[in-house]
Amino acid sequence: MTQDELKKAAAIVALEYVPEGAVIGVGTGSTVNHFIDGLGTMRERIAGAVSSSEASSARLQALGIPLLDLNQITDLPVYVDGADEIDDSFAMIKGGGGALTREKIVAAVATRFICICDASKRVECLGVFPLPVEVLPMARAYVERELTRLGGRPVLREGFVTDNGNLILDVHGLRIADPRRLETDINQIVGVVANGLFAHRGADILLLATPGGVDRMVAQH
Ligand SMILES: O=C[C@H](O)[C@H](O)[C@H](O)COP(=O)(O)O
Repeated sequence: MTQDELKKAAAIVALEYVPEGAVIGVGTGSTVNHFIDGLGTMRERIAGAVSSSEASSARLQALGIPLLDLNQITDLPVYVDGADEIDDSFAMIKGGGGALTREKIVAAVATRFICICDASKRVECLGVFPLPVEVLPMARAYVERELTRLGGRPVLREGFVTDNGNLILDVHGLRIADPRRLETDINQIVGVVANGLFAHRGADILLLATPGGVDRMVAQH
């Protein structure tokens, strides 16, 4: 199976977790695109979606799925999203597509975070994938210095602007022994909008696609 076929397999299983009549939180990326396509086939059975990016919004709209404003939502039972890395505690690195801030907001509101990915995303220790950090443009150089002080090597994502009009620094060389601590420490840097560590709000359910099938795992927190 190709990696894309594995992503699709995980996404199809996630459709089983979509409650009838509910608003669904939708993430961003190539894995979630398969999930959105699946949602399109059952659009009459959901109330609509809250999206984490302009790209996902466009795909949802093209399939006729109503887009709802997160500020109007009090009950978001499920958020489905991919990950760039996920560890045994279901802490993740996300933001390879630059959508981390809106993803974090929608995930914070949701009752259950369902992570869909192929087995290559499962790691023992987070940090081989460079950690994306969304930064206000005027704070870029200061935040770069502060991230270097934390032991990383920040690299500006050239030519990329987030949906919120900000920049992304991809931080290389971090071996993340304590994801919660690092998530908090980076959030303390003035000018950081959000960082791609999802440790305080990790996944609740992991649907991990392997060539042998999709493993369903529930977090122990
Ligand atoms: O900003 C992008 C998101 O965090 C994605 O969920 C993540 O990068 C995984 O993307 P993909 O499903 O394309 O591997």
